[in-house]
Amino acid sequence: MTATTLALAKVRNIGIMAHIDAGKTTTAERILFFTGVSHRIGDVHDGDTALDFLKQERERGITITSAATTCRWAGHTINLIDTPGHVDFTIEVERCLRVLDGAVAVFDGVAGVEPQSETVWRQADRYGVPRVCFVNKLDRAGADYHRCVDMIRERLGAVPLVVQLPIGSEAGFEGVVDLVSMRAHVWTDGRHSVVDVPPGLAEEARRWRRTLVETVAEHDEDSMTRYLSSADLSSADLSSADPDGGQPSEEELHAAIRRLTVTSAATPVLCGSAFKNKGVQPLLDAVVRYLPSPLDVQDVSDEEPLSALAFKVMADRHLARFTFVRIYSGRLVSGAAVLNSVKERKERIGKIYRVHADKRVEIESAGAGDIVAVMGLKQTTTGETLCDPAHPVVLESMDFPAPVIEVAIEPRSRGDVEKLGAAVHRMSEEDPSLHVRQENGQTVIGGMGELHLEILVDRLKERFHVEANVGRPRVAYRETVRRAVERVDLTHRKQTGGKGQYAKVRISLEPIGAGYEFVNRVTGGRIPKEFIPSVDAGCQEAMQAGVLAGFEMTGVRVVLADGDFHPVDSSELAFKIAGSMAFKEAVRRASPVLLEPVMTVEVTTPEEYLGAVIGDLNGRRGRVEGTGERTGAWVVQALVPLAEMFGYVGDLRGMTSGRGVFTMRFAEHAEVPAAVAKKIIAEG
Ligand SMILES: Nc1nc2c(ncn2[C@@H]2O[C@H](COP(=O)(O)OP(=O)(O)OP(=O)(O)O)[C@@H](O)[C@H]2O)c(=O)[nH]1
Repeated sequence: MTATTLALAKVRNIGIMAHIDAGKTTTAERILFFTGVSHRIGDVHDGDTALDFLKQERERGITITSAATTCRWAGHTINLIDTPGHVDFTIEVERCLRVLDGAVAVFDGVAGVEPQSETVWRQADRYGVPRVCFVNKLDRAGADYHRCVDMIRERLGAVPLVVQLPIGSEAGFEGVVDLVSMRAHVWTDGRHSVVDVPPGLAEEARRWRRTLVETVAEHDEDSMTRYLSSADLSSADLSSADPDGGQPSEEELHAAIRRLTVTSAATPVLCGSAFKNKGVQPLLDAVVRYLPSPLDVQDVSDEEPLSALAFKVMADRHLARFTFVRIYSGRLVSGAAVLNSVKERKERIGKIYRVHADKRVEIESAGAGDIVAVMGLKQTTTGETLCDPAHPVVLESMDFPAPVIEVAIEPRSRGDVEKLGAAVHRMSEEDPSLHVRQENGQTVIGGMGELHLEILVDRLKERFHVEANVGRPRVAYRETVRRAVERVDLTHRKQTGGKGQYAKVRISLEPIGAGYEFVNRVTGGRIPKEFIPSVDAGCQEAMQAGVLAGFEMTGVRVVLADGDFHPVDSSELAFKIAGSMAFKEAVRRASPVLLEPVMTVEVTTPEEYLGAVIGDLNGRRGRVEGTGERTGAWVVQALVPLAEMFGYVGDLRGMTSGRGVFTMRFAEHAEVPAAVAKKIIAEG
């Protein structure tokens, strides 16, 4: 091992994922507190947390900004990446999951595995992120550790490794038994001590340790050959670990649990009460012991050329711009020139910081596997790669799904118009799933869901002080054309004393899959070169609000074939107007249609409600793509127009006596049936 790999073996890049209110913020805060970074314990109720610092996040009590915070535990460096909890922020969650090596999944010990915990869990499955589970809130009335473990097995289809048992319950919850060391951790008056297992729990603890060793042996080949062949596990007394007698030592058991965790073959389950400061230190031990280091995830070397992924751009309170990056290879050095290989632009690395909860520490450079904040990057946005200019590389970029819902914003004053422009520019850099367009003088912003939009609008008002009237959120329909049209001639002429306006264009238009293309076929200077981009700009402007109901257009190729100009009266503006008018006229003749976002909906329901669920989806213009059984429940997959999904949460609950859950994500744009389109256009 080189010095670098040795150091990297002691790095943990982790996130905390949880259902809203399970205690993610409290747990993160306690982690920062116990690692000595955060010097006092703020309570979420006071709105005084180390990680939630944006005002409206505090008000909502939910965490939506991901920041990386560095702390140290047991000789290891832990980079804690704050992940958002709400489904609407799926994109932010996925962005974080990409740069994590492991995660702590926090569950509410009373509520257990909630539908949304399942969503996030599946995302982590998709990105292959190893996890340890923390069953929180065991101090609360109704908390049930073992029920939660069962739900982790049954609902999430995971293999739980119960490595701790709670001591006491509800108000009498005192601490945990560590089943690997067979020692008890108790907290009295805020003091942590490690003591013998209470006699009343000894038998139960022995039983659970046996189960732990069995489960490990079942899934870990190394252990299976060692322990199963030589020991009768059902009768062995495993508390007296004896490596020669076929029983795993503490170290061997840790190593086996680590192997299973790192490969996601199993998931250690721990418990505690973050709020009451119980169980946090052993959780940190588990993070260090079981979760992977960057080395477990990929080969890394400082000697290779630089490659790094920007995964978050954010402004601090003084609006200084920070870009959070994960370095995949090479070294990131302050002052160095790097290439943004996605934009193909050079950038200069300014200061590099390690960010702690309460302070920033400037560092000269950072190596592969590390996560740091960089100042000075002007153009790099989320998802883009920074690399050595001599060795261009694009790390797999993230997909940003289309916005499915949008809202019109009308600034109150001229000053607000300018502020709005600057604010949405800034916000879309920080959040690429925010989409902006102009429709008849209004700014329309689109996002991933209602709550996402609500928070964007709040930010406009509170962070950027934009005064504006905000419309009702609506489905983000699109418009496109179905036929090609040739030779649409348009002359724009205006004579109002003085210099007039004159521009003539001939365009044709054809449907393409998606997006917009502009082709210039003008020859012989029939339109002077400098005016051609103006025609393009006019068409693009017209694309932003279609002729049917003002929705954004997609899937159009424009060919500028011919035109005419006047030596005095022609101008960029005249050609822009002509381009825009010709485009609209051409679209009217090209069989315009409305497109709607169609979602992939996955419903999980007990079998007895399966028929009702499918019938209902059909009634929502849905198309059932498949059904199957998964860990004791039925899963229905369907494609359903978003417009038909409003209120589905409540309807599904009613249909399934509260037992059905669903997830939804954007799948495609599809043509709206004529009868439905008619209504939308009439209302639009
Ligand atoms: N009794 C008890 N309450 C807890 C515990 N952990 C968190 N809470 C409370 O549960 C509520 C939610 O906790 P948070 O830490 O804000 O939960 P979160 O998961 O970060 O929630 P979001 O930020 O909304 O995603 C707060 O009122 C906490 O004080 C615990 O161990 N025991």
